[in-house]
Amino acid sequence: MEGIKAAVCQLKVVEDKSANIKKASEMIAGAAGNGARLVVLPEMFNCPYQAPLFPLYAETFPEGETFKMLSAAARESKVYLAGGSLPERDGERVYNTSFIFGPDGNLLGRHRKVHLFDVELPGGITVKESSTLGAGERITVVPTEFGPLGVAICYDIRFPELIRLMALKGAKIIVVPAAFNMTTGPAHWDLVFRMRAVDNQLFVIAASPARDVNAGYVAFGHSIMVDPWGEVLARAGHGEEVLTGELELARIEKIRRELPLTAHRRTDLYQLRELADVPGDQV
Ligand SMILES: O=C(O)CCC(=O)C(=O)O
Repeated sequence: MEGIKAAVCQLKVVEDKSANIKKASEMIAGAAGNGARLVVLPEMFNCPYQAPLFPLYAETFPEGETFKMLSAAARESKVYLAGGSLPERDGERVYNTSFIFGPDGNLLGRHRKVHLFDVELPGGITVKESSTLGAGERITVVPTEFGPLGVAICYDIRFPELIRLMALKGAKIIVVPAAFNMTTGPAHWDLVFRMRAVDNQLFVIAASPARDVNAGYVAFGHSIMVDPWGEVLARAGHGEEVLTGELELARIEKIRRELPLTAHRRTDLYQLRELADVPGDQV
């Protein structure tokens, strides 16, 4: 397996949905122009991160303008595109969903955020995603030419079992559209993404929106790419930027050979298993 160039489009999300879509499209083209073959967008990149707004910005697949842009951008730029996340309407329900497209513009899979972020944090940050969102029911790993790609959304990364199950399904790279805040970002952002990479000996790419101190929810920024040894390959600042990094995929096998964590698990003492699939939220 060769190395691949990956990019994160750390865009500043504004209230104007069309402006967000346009900006994302421009940044994807710019990333591809720089040689990226995998491009990742942030959580809720077309909608300010505020639970009451999600139903107002929600789109139904495949008619929505955001899906159309994502598919066209992947096709025109010939990239694998982890299209961040956006509010997706399915009947009465709205989900925080990531759509993943291949270089031909076809949908490879979608991940509906499994762990909803309902918290009251120090610093006065209160979020209740479940007030407007439903939870996904699936573990998402999609095929790509450089190996299986796991998809988690933000708070999902805090649940090591989910990421381990993706690794056991063969994931080589985990992409995480995310939007930590100014309380949990400084405390945990680098730590959790590095730790999931170390636990599972794979690459982790986390994509944040740029920080906007005037927004109702202030995103931390600092999109990050981590290698299977836990080293930070690339880390953005907090402003708008395209972050790029080279993923040397051969490092996965080398590190797993030298430090065989999977083989050393005591599955006679403990076991992790995926429960039966609940139909409904895959492609
Ligand atoms: O886990 C965190 O600290 C932040 C999670 C979050 O903002 C989200 O899930 O949208």
